[in-house]
Amino acid sequence: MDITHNALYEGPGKLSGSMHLHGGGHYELTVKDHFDAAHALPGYDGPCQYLHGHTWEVEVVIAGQHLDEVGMLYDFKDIKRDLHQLLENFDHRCLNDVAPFDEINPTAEHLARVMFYELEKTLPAHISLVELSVWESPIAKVTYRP
Ligand SMILES: Nc1nc2c(c(=O)[nH]1)N=C([C@H](O)[C@H](O)COP(=O)(O)OP(=O)(O)OP(=O)(O)O)CN2
Repeated sequence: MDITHNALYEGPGKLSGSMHLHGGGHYELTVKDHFDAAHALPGYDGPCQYLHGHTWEVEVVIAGQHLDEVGMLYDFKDIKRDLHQLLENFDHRCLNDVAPFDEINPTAEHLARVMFYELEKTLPAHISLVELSVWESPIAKVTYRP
């Protein structure tokens, strides 16, 4: 990028303009956590119908437009805490025993959607939850986005 062609550039050390304060865009923050849990997928034609375990990685993207007086959209510390508290409900459990997965199969898809709406409840009104991804293994993930 050639910043000398940027309308904001007024010479060395002289970047200026309201875009530096507002910009008009939005910010996305991403955090990740994990939990260990077993599950079985009744009805699945393969070994996953039997009880087995995964280290599940969960990645969330939140977004918003307005920064606080410190210059943050939302403190990483807060979204990490909220995600961690959510995942504690599932950690070292058999997912098939944890509601609502006692009634629906604990596939990565169902997990991603259920977790999305649970996490969304913890966010303030000016922050939106964009997507939540569940990695069942380092090479397989599902992303839920409303
Ligand atoms: N779309 C989905 N596909 C599968 C899900 C799922 O939740 N959503 N789940 C499974 C099973 O949980 C299975 O444990 C994972 O299967 P797989 O990806 O095949 O993982 P493996 O480690 O057993 O695979 P390798 O063959 O060792 O690579 C299946 N599919």
